[in-house]
Amino acid sequence: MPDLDSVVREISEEMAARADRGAVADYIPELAHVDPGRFGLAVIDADGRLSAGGDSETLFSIQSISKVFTLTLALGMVGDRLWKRVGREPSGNPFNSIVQLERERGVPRNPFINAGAIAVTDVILSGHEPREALGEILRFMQFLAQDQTITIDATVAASEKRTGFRNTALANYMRSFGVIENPVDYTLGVYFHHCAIAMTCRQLAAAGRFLAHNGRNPSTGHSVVSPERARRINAIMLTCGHYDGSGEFAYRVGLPGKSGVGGGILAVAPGRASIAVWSPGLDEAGNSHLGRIALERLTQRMGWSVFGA
Ligand SMILES: NC(=O)CC[C@H](N)C(=O)O
Repeated sequence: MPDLDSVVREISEEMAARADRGAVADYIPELAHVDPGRFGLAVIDADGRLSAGGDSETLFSIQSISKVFTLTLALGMVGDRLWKRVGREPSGNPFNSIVQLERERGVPRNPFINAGAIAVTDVILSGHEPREALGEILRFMQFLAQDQTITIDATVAASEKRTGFRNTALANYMRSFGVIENPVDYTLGVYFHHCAIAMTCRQLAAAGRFLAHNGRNPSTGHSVVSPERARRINAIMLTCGHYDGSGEFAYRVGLPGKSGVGGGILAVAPGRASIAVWSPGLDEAGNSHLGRIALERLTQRMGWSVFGA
């Protein structure tokens, strides 16, 4: 088996030098300032060893990657009742699409498109003040990454709130069907803020370790979810984690993964490693362009695709 440190170093060098970098998301004005030349990669293996390259210690906006963690929290709160409020099928549509909601009576296709994640956030919010719900989500991230320094970038959250017209439309539309139960402003406030959590590749790879090891962090011994639940979250990441680019991601990378418009991707190699990559330039589906290519190289060289060598 090739040496992981060398593979990570070589990939990071190749990615830093590439000219094709995709386009930085600009519908959230604050994200438009991020330098598209950045690239970071962090891999934490089953023994807790870190292999990292490039800008793996730079904070970036995790955006939709937070949806993996809000899904985990919501399942912990209401269990399988969650599936009355959100489906688990790929949508085949862009992440911010509204088209299916009318036909499907306001129930979003899956927890990783915006509508689905807003519905999941609404479940977490029920019975709490927005501030408490947000604190719960942030503390969960800090606990998973074993790092109290993780915070929310309030400027990014405010920037998205100012321009979040589509998300506001999605939330109001779902509210009209009773799929959203709390005041739309509250639910969206919590949603925009959890999307604005800032993390490094190293912190994110650490937070994802439970998904790679049957629901348990093998270093701390903390059991986060049952093995079945970890397997199912991974299944949804594989089928829905990259929106209408999910098929292509499975074809090329072959791992459960979740992307965010900040340019990050969290990927899970079951039994082997938790991986976080960041490159801010996106492809047409809104997924990190070089992030995907880097993961494709990594899984090919390490033989880590869940579909075989
Ligand atoms: N794909 C994403 O990362 C989208 C998240 C972003 N906060 C939004 O709601 O538009």
